Amino acid sequence: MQHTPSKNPLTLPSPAKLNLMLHILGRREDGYHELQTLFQFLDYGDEITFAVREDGVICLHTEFPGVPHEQNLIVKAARQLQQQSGCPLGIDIRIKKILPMGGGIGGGSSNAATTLLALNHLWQLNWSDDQLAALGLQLGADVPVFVRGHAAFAEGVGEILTPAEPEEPWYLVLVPQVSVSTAEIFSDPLLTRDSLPIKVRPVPKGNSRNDCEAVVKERYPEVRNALNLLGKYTEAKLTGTGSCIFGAFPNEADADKVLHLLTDTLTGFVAKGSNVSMLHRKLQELSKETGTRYS
Ligand SMILES: C[C@](O)(CO)[C@H](O)COP(=O)(O)OP(=O)(O)OC[C@H]1O[C@@H](n2ccc(N)nc2=O)[C@H](O)[C@@H]1O
Ligand SMILES: Nc1ncnc2c1ncn2[C@@H]1O[C@H](COP(=O)(O)OP(=O)(O)OP(=O)(O)O)[C@@H](O)[C@H]1O
Repeated sequence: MQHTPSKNPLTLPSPAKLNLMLHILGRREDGYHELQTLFQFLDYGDEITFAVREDGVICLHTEFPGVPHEQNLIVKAARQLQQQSGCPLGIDIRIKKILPMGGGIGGGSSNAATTLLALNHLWQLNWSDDQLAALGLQLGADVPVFVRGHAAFAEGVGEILTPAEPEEPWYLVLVPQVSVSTAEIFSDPLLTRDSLPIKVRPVPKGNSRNDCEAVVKERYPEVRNALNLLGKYTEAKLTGTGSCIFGAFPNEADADKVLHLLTDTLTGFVAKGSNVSMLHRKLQELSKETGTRYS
């Protein structure tokens, strides 16, 4: 349905993800790694507010310590979409940032995907999810799964996605106070790069290891410590290339109890796992309310 661009700001969630397992199968000529990983979203994340500008300027109003605006994935996503679509409109962007950076929970990639979906709507571009996911992949390997918004088994460098339906427990996520560079972990000579591909779907139980864990534990004592502490209560795993550690619990109260036992020494949060991202649930709600297609 056609309508004039909204002058009202649009606020959308930008959720975190977990890698429930991550196997590294090999390294490609371009240095990127072939993976098999299972993505699930958390009902926990940032909130981004967008307001259309008529003058074509893309302006991020929130400062990110250590990240110049031109390198921010939000600005990069907006600029790429503006250039590739030829859209004359601009955007004012503000973000309430709660996701840790370099935590392996995909904050930057999620911010980029939320930006692509918001601008596709506000600028009335009518791009398909396939087009947005392809643009997203140029920004980062994890962007496409956030664009599509469904839990998925991922292959290739993370861009070949098959929707998945893992259980949706509550998670306790511990956030060690270190930022891990994904590139640094993938370039470590000691990284396991020869896992055998899993051919059975859905992935059989017993394949939940993360091949990055050994290298990250070796380099970051804070991560090792968090794994040991959470491991006293439940199976504790690394997400992505870290630094965050997570464990599953049958309900919120049990996860909260362990969080409180650990908060003397560590920070963390409790959130529900979700197979449909809260961004896409919000977009579906808006579509129903307004009769306009949001995604
Ligand atoms: C490890 C994961 O977090 C799993 O979800 C992701 O695959 C990483 O995704 P991302 O943060 O979006 O990563 P990118 O920004 O695309 O890549 C950062 C760096 O990680 C390395 N990298 C990333 C993904 C991949 N499949 N192989 C790699 O070797 C590359 O050196 C790259 O320069
Ligand atoms: N909008 C953004 N939010 C967070 N980080 C950003 C953003 N834009 C650029 N970055 C840069 O990207 C780096 C990685 O950020 P991100 O939060 O995505 O890490 P991550 O959770 O480890 O992600 P992944 O699991 O996808 O590797 C940051 O250290 C920062 O320099």
